[in-house]
Amino acid sequence: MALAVHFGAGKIGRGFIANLLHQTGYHVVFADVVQETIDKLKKEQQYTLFLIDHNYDEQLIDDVDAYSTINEADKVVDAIQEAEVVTTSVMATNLDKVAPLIAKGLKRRVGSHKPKITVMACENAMMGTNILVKAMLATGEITTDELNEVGVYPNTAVDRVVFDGHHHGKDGIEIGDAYELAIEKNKLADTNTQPIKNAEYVENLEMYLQRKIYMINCGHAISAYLGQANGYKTVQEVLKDPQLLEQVKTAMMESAGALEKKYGFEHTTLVTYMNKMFVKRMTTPGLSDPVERVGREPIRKLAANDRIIGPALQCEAYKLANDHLLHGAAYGFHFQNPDDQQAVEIQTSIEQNGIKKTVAKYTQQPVDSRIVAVISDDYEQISKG
Ligand SMILES: NC(=O)C1=CN([C@@H]2O[C@H](COP(=O)(O)OP(=O)(O)OC[C@H]3O[C@@H](n4cnc5c(N)ncnc54)[C@H](O)[C@@H]3O)[C@@H](O)[C@H]2O)C=CC1
Ligand SMILES: O=P(O)(O)OC[C@H]1O[C@](O)(CO)[C@@H](O)[C@@H]1O
Repeated sequence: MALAVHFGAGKIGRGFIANLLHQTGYHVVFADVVQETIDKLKKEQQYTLFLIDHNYDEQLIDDVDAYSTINEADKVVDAIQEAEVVTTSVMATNLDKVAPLIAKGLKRRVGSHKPKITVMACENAMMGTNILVKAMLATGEITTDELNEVGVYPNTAVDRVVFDGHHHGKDGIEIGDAYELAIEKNKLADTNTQPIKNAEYVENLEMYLQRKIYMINCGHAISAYLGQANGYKTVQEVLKDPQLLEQVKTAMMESAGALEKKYGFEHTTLVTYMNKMFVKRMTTPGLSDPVERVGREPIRKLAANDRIIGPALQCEAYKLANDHLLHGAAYGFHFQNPDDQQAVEIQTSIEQNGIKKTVAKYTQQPVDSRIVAVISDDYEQISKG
């Protein structure tokens, strides 16, 4: 049976990517750092999904195995040597940590004349697989020529509602019906084949990736940042507040304006996309998603090409309004969570260097730029209450 190795047996790993790999017919081997997760998957060789849109009915995913990337690194490398597909869902910030093992596994294939392996980062990141490839090259383990000899590296866009859940006396992952896994078609070894079934193979991934990250993730992050400052605990509470919902939707439509200009999306298509894939999905009865989780890692989320500043810069380039995006960013600089290293780092930077230098540093914009001035002034206004 064909083999797939998936790094990150978390919510997206088990709830989405491995689920599709399993549907495609692969024996899925997870690689993760958490021993408890590994032990459970290894022992049971299966796991449970709960279908949110069908009264949390159970779905069993069998024929899986798991290895620890810490204690069983050799087994992970062996598996990559034999696999047809390697995927990751470990958070973009951890791609440099999984790169050495993936590079080792790929190196073993050099000269073997095996069919090319498909390697894909399935993360919330702009061109995540490119980030992984860069990280593999930085290890010095493998060269560009060797990478190209043994594999192909399509980028992806990943979207599905997934939560940890406990139903019918079991732990598992809750999943929504609606999903999007868009894969860069022109990077496949053979554009007539589909390494993962039930995914969408697209010519211009950037267009879909930006629509997803600059609208859905953008609205989600801004909901979290506005919500925390307004005393809400979950994104669902935030989206029930008509004033905040309007602010979030306006920010999303600012992003949409730039996407329409850049890629020619129809305005009505993007309005429907926002209402169906964001408002309706995120307010599904029963969902309760803490603002701390949704706003997690604000340094990543406030970076120049990510979900808030990315579209704000595109609006700037097209001379379109971006006030609500920048307002969301200002709230991002207020985001507090003592357990989130990145939130702590931003607050420390504000204390030590002031808001303007902090905004310039994390948005990667010149300190005298309009964007930095607007966010910083807005931040100060918010602080005054
Ligand atoms: N949760 C969601 O609704 C969505 C998440 N995403 C993206 O999917 C990715 C995964 O997110 P989640 O599944 O929510 O996170 P998660 O925290 O549930 O899962 C991440 C998994 O990666 C593992 N991991 C971390 N570092 C590792 C390493 N060095 N080696 C091996 N395993 C490692 C963790 O132990 C964990 O099991 C992220 O990039 C996220 O932005 C994308 C769309 C939706
Ligand atoms: O996973 P990230 O990039 O930290 O972003 C937070 C959230 O964004 C979404 O992918 C979609 O809005 C969530 O489901 C996800 O957990």
